[in-house]
This record gives sequence, C-alpha cells and structure tokens, in this order.
Amino acid sequence: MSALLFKKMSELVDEEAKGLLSRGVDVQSVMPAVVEIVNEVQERGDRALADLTERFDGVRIGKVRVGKDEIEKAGDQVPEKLKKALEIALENIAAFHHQELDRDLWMTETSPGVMAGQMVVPLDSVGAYVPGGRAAYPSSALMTVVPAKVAGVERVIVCTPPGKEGKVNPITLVAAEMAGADEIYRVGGVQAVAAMAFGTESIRPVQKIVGPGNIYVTAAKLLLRSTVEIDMPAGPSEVLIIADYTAEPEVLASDMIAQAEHDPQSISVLVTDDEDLAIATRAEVEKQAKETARWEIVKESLEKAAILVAGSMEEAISFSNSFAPEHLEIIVRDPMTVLGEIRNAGSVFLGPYTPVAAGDYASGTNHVLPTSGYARAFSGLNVDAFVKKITVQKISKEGLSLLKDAITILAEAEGLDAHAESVRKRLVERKLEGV
Ligand SMILES: NC(=O)c1ccc[n+]([C@@H]2O[C@H](COP(=O)([O-])OP(=O)(O)OC[C@H]3O[C@@H](n4cnc5c(N)ncnc54)[C@H](O)[C@@H]3O)[C@@H](O)[C@H]2O)c1
Ligand SMILES: N[C@H](CO)Cc1c[nH]c[nH+]1
Ligand SMILES: [Zn+2]
Repeated sequence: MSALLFKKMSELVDEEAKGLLSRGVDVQSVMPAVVEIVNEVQERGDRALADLTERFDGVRIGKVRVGKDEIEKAGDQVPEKLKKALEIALENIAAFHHQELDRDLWMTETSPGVMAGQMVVPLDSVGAYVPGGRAAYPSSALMTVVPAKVAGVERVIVCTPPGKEGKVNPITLVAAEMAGADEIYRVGGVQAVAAMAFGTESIRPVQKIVGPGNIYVTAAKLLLRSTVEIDMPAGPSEVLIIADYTAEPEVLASDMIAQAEHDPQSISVLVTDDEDLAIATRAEVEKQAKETARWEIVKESLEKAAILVAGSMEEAISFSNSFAPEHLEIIVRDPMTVLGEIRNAGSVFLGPYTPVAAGDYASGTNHVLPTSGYARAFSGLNVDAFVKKITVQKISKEGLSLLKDAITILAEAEGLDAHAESVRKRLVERKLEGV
C-alpha cells in the first residue's frame, strides 16, 4: 500500500504544505505536447483529428460526427433501468439550473428619469467536452448540456473520445441526446478542444468550451483561452473533508477513495481535529483501497493523499480555505457553523448523509467544478456561463438634464470634450423625436 501523508499540521514542513496546495500537478509540464497537438489540428483539420485519435485513443475513426443511426442504436443498447436513472438525474439538474436563471430584462430608476437595466442573452453556440478516457462520463453530458439548454443556447455540441471500436459509449450518447445536444462528435483530448476552438471541415467552431477533463484537456482549454472563451480549469477531481469526532472512519475513507478512483492525479485530503479519527481513517483507507476495482488508479492517487491532524477546527478551516478544494465535505457536529467560515470551494457537502457522489450524479447541482486551487477565483459551471448580460438604459430629457453636470464635468476632466458635447447637444432648445 502506498504511503499517504499522515501528519499533525503543526509538523508539516514547508515542502509538504506547498506540495499539497499545488496538488503536485503542473499543467505547464504538458503544455509543449499540447501546443503541438493544437497546431496540428489548426493546420490539418479533420485529417489531424483522425491521426491524433489513432495515436491517443488507439482507434482509426471514419466520420467524426456521430450519426442518427448510432444514436438510435445506443438507445436500444442502454437498459431501461439506466435510462430511468439518467432521467431522474436530468430532472433534478434541470430543476436546479432553472432556479438559477436570471430575469430576462430588468430596469431600475437610478435617478429621476434615468432607467438603467440589464438583459440576459444566451450564447449562440457552446462546445461541451465530455470525458471518456479512463472511464466514460455520461453524467458530464447531463451536467454540461442541460444548463446550456436551460440558458437557451441554440447550438450545443458534444465532443467525447471514442472507445476501442471507434464508437462513443452508448450511455454517453443516450445522456447527450436526452439532454438536448444538437451535434455529437467522436473526438476527445486536446484535439477535441482545438477542433471546437478553430473548427475543422466537420466541426464548426463554437463561442465557448465547457466541461471537465484530464490534465491534457485542461491545459488545452487554458492555452486556447485567447481564441475561445472557456468555463474554468476543471481537471482531475479532488476532495477535502473537514471532520470531527462525530464522523465515521469507514465513510470518510470511502469518500477519499471515491475521489481517488477518478485519476492518478486526483487528490483526497482529510483534515480533522480528532487524532483517533485520523488514525482509524488511515487504517480504513488502506483496507478499502485494496478492495477497490480501480486499484491501479487509486494506488497512484493515494500517493498524493493526506490525512492531517489539526490543532483546532479553526486551523482545519483555515487550511481548507488555502487549499480551495473542488469538493469540500463538512462532516462535523454543526456543519452550518463551519460553512459560515468557508471562503473557497467549488461545491460544499454538509453532514454525514451528503456524499460528493450525490452531487456527481443526481442531487441537481453541477459537478463541473474548478480544481487545482482555481476555486479561489472561479465558480463551478452554472447557467451564467452560457449567457451574456447586456446592459440597457433609457433616459428622459429631464433625467438627462439632472445628470448633465455630473457627466460633462467628468468628461472634461478626462479631456473628452466630445463626450460632454454629446450631452449638451441634446439639451439645447430642440425637441428630439421619440420617447
Ligand atoms: N473537475 C471536474 O469538474 C471533473 C468532472 C468530471 C471528471 N473530471 C476529471 O476528468 C478526467 C477524465 O480523464 P480521462 O483521462 O478519463 O478522460 P479525458 O476524456 O479527459 O481524456 C482522455 C483523452 O486524453 C488524451 N490523452 C491521454 N493521454 C495523452 C497524452 N499522453 N498526450 C496527449 N493527450 C493524451 C487523449 O486524447 C484521450 O482521448 C479525470 O481527471 C476526472 O477526475 C473532472
Ligand atoms: N467527481 C467528478 C467531479 O470532479 C464528477 C463525476 C462524474 N462521475 C463521477 N464523478
Ligand atoms: Zn466523482
């Protein structure tokens, strides 16, 4: 069994603390390889997609776009029980994201006669990256396509890696179709992100790329940010658990392993003020890790994991805020009090009956979340990612008269006389058409 870090926080040496905060993941280290792939796609379009898919996914693809017949066939292959589970998840995700929607247009009177407001307009086109390397992620199809459609995006395309036979995982196809995807493409990794950004013969470019992926996908999104908007860096999954004596070691260990099974670069951290709980959880992690089906991935991921004993709950919370985890579980006697102290996290799970897996699949919140500390500045995927907010104003002659001095004085102070003049011209003795 690999050695996860087990320490009192007061004994953490600088290197260990820094390693934890950086997750030992360096996106820049894969950048040269990512740049090469991106250039290839930009230069050679569909032919590059076929060559790169052969190189990285081990399969030669013909048509990049998944046809109606393949989607229909997937519908026949997926058992009813699974379709029902997708439907339940979809309904909850849609309900949650509908709740997030802003009003279409609002106006407020900021000064007499001055109406200022904002209208919400969906983006025209969005590309959803749905991971499918080590495992297929039909749930990510729901998490990306549903909020885009709730926001009113007209063209939502999905890119996901093909399996060994060159076909897309049928459950992913069913989920994408159910969620309302307009086009589905069998291409993954950096090449998919580049194709959605620049376009190829088969794929028209999109205005924004959303969705999670491994370190290569995340690096590609960051690299192409000047060409296409992205949601956030949503890379290898992570969890930080703040727990006290009320928590069960067995449950804590299972949550740590659930995160570790995503990716060798995933990270799981437990911070507790109870040393006995820490010791018992370490033993449970070791026991459960050996029983997991994805042992190879879990083993590597646990090399980065940590169980830390804090001197107090305040110290645990402060570490969590510095770490800024993608998922934060708070399993303590009074989770709401701890929640009040949380400054940085992608999504928070309160109490012993709220596993991260609930948000991963079916409680309704979005599972596309910032990793690697990006939760310090980024939000998880939500309806706002799919809209623009356009400000609107309408001012009466009286309203403009009232604002005249403020505007002209400020304009002249900036040396922009024409700005001041554009106000004065309207207020000379003349009647302008319109209301
Ligand atoms: N943060 C989130 O919101 C969130 C949500 C769900 C999943 N995830 C993460 O998504 C990831 C899924 O990863 P995955 O690998 O299973 O699927 P993936 O679809 O992200 O990546 C697979 C692709 O990676 C590319 N690739 C693999 N090795 C490469 C190499 N050496 N050079 C260049 N490209 C290479 C290939 O093109 C392949 O198609 C996991 O890390 C998981 O934790 C994150
Ligand atoms: N934990 C992932 C977010 O980091 C989402 C997911 C999808 N399927 C299972 N889990
Ligand atoms: Zn997960």
